[in-house]
Amino acid sequence: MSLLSIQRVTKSFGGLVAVNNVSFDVNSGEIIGLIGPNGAGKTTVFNLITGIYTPDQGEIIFDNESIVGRKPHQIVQLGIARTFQTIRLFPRLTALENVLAGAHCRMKSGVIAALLRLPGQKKEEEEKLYEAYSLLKFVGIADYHDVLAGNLSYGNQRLLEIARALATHPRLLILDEPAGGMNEKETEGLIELIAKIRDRGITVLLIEHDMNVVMKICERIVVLEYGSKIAEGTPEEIRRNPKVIEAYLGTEEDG
Ligand SMILES: Nc1ncnc2c1ncn2[C@@H]1O[C@H](COP(=O)(O)OP(=O)(O)OP(=O)(O)O)[C@@H](O)[C@H]1O
Repeated sequence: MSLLSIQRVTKSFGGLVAVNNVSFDVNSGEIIGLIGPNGAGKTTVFNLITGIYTPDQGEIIFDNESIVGRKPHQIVQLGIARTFQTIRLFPRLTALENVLAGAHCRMKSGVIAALLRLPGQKKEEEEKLYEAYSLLKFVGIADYHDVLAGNLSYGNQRLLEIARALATHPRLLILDEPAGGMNEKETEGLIELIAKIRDRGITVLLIEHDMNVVMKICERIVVLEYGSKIAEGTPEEIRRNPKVIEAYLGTEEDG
């Protein structure tokens, strides 16, 4: 069943068509990869899904509803959370506080209740604290709950970003290069974590340059080149696809 449907989406910046008439579906419960050489349009697709950009043309359907024109915070509330290619944590807040910041959008009590410290508010805060700690444990960094985010290792900052995104209770989690800057051992741990996230019933869409990660974890892969979709299929199909091989070899020769 399609959870997210990208339908003939186009986005240009000036004369540059960053995403050109791209369509693909993300099915409920799957782990799907979006790959392609540098500048292919992958991050722009993520920014279109998460409401940072609005498509010039096309439709984006989440859970049978159009999300085009919604603000990023509304899209989070609908159940789409993301991490960023360049880490965006609050470096002067602790790991736990960063996760609580993610949970905030789900809190029922309003600002007035918070100021007055009403009983309902206190209970909700305690529950959120417990949940935030559980999420740190889930991603494997509970021992660092009171360490400032800016002092965590790069790999642990990436895990913290995932915990913060999970705190918004997403149905779809979008990961932009989660293995970026991770060593081999951390990357292995990340692969296991992504599988565990899916086992919680959360659908995962990821951009990743590390082909080892993509091929190991994704059930399906969509390939972009110069803004257009050039292939879609299982890891095995993608590995053997002549267009994909050419796109990547071309980049290596250029680079
Ligand atoms: N805000 C913007 N203004 C102008 N051009 C942009 C903007 N965002 C992206 N682009 C351009 O759109 C194209 C696609 O960029 P995008 O970041 O989506 O590619 P990508 O596949 O994510 O690349 P990478 O793998 O290097 O992150 C690039 O040529 C980029 O320079």
